[in-house]
Amino acid sequence: MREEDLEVALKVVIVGNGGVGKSSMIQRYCKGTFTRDYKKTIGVDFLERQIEVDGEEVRLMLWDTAGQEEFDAITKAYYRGAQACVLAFSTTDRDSFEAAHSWKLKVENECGEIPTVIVQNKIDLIDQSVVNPEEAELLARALGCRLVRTSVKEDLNVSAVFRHLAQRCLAELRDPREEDCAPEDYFSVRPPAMHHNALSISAFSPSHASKNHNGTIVLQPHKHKKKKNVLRNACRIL
Ligand SMILES: Nc1nc2c(ncn2[C@@H]2O[C@H](COP(=O)(O)OP(=O)(O)OP(=O)(O)O)[C@@H](O)[C@H]2O)c(=O)[nH]1
Repeated sequence: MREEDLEVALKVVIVGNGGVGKSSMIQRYCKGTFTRDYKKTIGVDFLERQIEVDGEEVRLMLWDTAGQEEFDAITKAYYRGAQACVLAFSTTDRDSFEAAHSWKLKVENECGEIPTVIVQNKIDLIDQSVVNPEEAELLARALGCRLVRTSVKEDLNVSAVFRHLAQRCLAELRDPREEDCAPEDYFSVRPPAMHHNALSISAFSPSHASKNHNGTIVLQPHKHKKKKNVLRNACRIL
């Protein structure tokens, strides 16, 4: 297989307290469905979706992790090798908002700093909100992440979360020094660190290849080619 035939696959972990809407979010994004039933996730679950970002095919592998602490030992093993993270809390659950810091640390311990979006879900229940808008913005600023307010129920902003992460990761692959400086991005975002010892191959032509200090092979994009699937760094879970 030639390098120009490769395609990007990104592993994304979804974390946050139980009941904030993590499973609902990936069901909505990957299957277009929503249910009012609450079935707590036992351990981890997995769904995927392919999207096109800036002319590149990107396969998003979404790992839904259990929010309950009793599953921490299991779920953290699945964080390994993740290249991006969705950290969710609920508009109607104060504890989930206050736990955001510790979720960020748990992921950081396994993955280093990876592109992360803070999601305030259930924004359709804003009249029952227990988190004021300034607090949420301060949290995102403190964690160095973008804040996106979503309603999985109403299908509001869900796609934007994953598209933003895919764009961040692609930008990193093209230029590892590149920071997220989109004009609409209000919050500063620190450059992500790749998983230690992980060799990542991006979906680009071999004409301008370079190897960065993380061992990542970074190649320039090659347009107009049909690409085949390659899992970037995604099957390294133990
Ligand atoms: N009103 C409203 N309810 C939502 C929304 N998203 C999810 N829910 C509901 O919230 C409940 C919990 O959703 P889940 O997706 O199971 O939550 P989870 O974070 O995966 O929970 P764990 O598996 O325990 O970690 C379900 O009853 C959903 O229907 C939303 O945007 N608005």
